[in-house]
Amino acid sequence: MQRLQLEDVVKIYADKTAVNQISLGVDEGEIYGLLGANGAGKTTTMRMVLGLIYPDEGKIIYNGKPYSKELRQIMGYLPEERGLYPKVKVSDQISYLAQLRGMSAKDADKSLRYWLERFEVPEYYNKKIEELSKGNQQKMGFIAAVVHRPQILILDEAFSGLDPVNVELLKSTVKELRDSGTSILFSTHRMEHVEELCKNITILHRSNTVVQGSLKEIKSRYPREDVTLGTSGEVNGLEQIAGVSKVDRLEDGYLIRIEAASAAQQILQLAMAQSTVHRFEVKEPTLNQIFIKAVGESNE
Ligand SMILES: Nc1ncnc2c1ncn2[C@@H]1O[C@H](COP(=O)(O)OP(=O)(O)OP(=O)(O)O)[C@@H](O)[C@H]1O
Repeated sequence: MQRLQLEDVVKIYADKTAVNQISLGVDEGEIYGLLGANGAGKTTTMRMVLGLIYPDEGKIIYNGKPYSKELRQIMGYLPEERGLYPKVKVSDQISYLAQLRGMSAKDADKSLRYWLERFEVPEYYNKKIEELSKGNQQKMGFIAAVVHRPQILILDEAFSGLDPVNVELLKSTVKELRDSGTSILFSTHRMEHVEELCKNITILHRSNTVVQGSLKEIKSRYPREDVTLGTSGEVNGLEQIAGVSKVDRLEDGYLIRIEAASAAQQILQLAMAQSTVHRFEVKEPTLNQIFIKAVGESNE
């Protein structure tokens, strides 16, 4: 049984279909990537999972059961637009939110102190949100989402606005939560984060699912189009090989775009005949390339 399942979920605003028949499932201890261009329907999907808005069609199932108010206690949410009160102290605010989700005052305080230590900012306990920098406010938002140890965690652009050190800190925290069994629905525009964290993904475009599956399987569906060739000297005639569409000279070799898989072997043979080859790789497509292709193709 999956921890979270969406079955043909639809949301319509007046005459606008914001989400059109999305289906997906998230296991215990899994980070699921929900991707899409601006306005694709990610936030609407997340808000439906949280029970903040209701689907017009389809089903959302949590541990095998439909939505009920008690689920608020097992869900955590870091919204894209954040949402902590600027004038309220970190301790008052996060402890209150944790108690709303079923924790005792004592456990809420203990958990908050743990997370502030974990993020190396115990001194923020008595600070008001408005006194913190934007990135640090975001860390407090993250703590507010996880303070009650939710089973299902919804992260909308969790790493935006953070410096590289804090991105690493939050990323390692997200991995730890996954490893301790949390199911995470994760939305971002940063494809390298998805490559690092997510096993399965859905790419939405204009409310519809355009790509779905495991990252590994999706990558195998798309052709390998980039060849990197490291050589000790010049290689002539690469452009003339059938199936080669672009050749870029690099410091120590070439980056070659191919349209036919057969071109790769011919590139290697030509290079070996003219020079010493110290690197040859037919690269699998990046998620960035797949995203641009999928969204571009469905635009057409
Ligand atoms: N309350 C609303 N009333 C009317 N339309 C809405 C409402 N909320 C969202 N929409 C529309 O639904 C579509 C999906 O919006 P949504 O916020 O889910 O996109 P998103 O994928 O999260 O985008 P972004 O990456 O920009 O955050 C958009 O066309 C948006 O204009």
